[in-house]
Amino acid sequence: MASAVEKIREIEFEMSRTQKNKATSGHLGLLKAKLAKLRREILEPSKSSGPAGTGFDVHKTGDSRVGLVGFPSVGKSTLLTKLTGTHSEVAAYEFTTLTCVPGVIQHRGSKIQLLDLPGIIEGAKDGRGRGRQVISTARTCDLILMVLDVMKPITHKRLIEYELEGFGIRLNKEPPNITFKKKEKGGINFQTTVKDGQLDEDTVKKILAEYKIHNADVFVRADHSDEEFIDVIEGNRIYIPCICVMNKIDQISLDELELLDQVPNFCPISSHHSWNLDGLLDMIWKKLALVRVYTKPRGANPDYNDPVNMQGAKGKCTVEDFANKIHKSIAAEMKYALVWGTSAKHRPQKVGKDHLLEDEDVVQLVKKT
Ligand SMILES: Nc1nc2c(ncn2[C@@H]2O[C@H](COP(=O)(O)OP(=O)(O)OP(=O)(O)O)[C@@H](O)[C@H]2O)c(=O)[nH]1
Ligand SMILES: [K+]
Ligand SMILES: [Mg+2]
Repeated sequence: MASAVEKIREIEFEMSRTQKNKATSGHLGLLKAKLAKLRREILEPSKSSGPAGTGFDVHKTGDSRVGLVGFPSVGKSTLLTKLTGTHSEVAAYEFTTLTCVPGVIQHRGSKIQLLDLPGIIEGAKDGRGRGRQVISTARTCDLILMVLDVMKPITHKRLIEYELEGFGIRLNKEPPNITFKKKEKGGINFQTTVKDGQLDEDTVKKILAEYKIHNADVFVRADHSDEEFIDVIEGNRIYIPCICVMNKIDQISLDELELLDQVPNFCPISSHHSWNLDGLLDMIWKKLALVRVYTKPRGANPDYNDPVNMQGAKGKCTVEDFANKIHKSIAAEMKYALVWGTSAKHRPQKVGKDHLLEDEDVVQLVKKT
């Protein structure tokens, strides 16, 4: 019997021969659903191949975790050493780094854990090299730095994305605005707010049939693709921000550099010469959207040296998140909070636990008596 990898190749071949139009969109959707199921089969642990999908055994420390992902010898270890001072072996040959090496970036009162990882190769997600371990670790990161060598073809960016996508990672994307609910009966109820969008009732039904789902509510609120719908059904997708770090710019011309600098989410640097590392740190900071909150005890000044750092969902942190970060029991004991800073309308503003905090707010929690 053909292995999952062989079946994937066959389906990919069939897709490449199928013209993309309204008449084939249902069939293409079904093929993509088959692909997603096969990929899951590969990733799920099986007795013969040992546990799949486990990353390197490195503890999470600090306020957030950033991972260095890229092909071999693009300069990941050089960058780790420059940004954190932690030594990681650098050499001109490929696969110098064979394990995960953690370092810490101290920036604006926050501790950011940076992970150096072995280089990945094409086919990594299907188990080549240390690929699966690397990508499983990437799944645990709050931000991915995709390191690329500017002298290599830019198509490498797409190749890496493809490897990460195969492991359920979605870069610089929001979760699809689709509600999907399985039911006991009543058939498929398809609704959409989009006129002439990519997803029509026929495609949705074909995809669901491939999953043997015959009763469900599907509500599509934006122009999403069949692949995004499959992501919602599969459910285990992870949405991670990403910066494309274009390394070794000491080898290109100024004109080329100016072009690179204009691409969104690109950050040109030279690890070896420490060029634009401050620019990279700024981008890391923005992408992580960390929220630092200073605690103010009653009748005393806030402690500006020791902020509570929060990595909310896309920088969204509530007073409740803040209380929980100090101690599990505090949120329940809280009556209200006083907030100073950009999120407050008055100085201070009296707020409840759902109030959204912003970076550098000062908070005093007032307990129930
Ligand atoms: N010209 C140039 N060379 C660089 C730069 N950064 C790193 N290198 C060189 O690129 C080679 C590979 O660097 P490493 O840091 O070992 O790369 P890596 O991505 O960690 O490699 P693996 O661990 O093997 O995957 C070394 O010879 C470095 O000196 C740079 O900014 N410019
Ligand atoms: K190397
Ligand atoms: Mg290395």
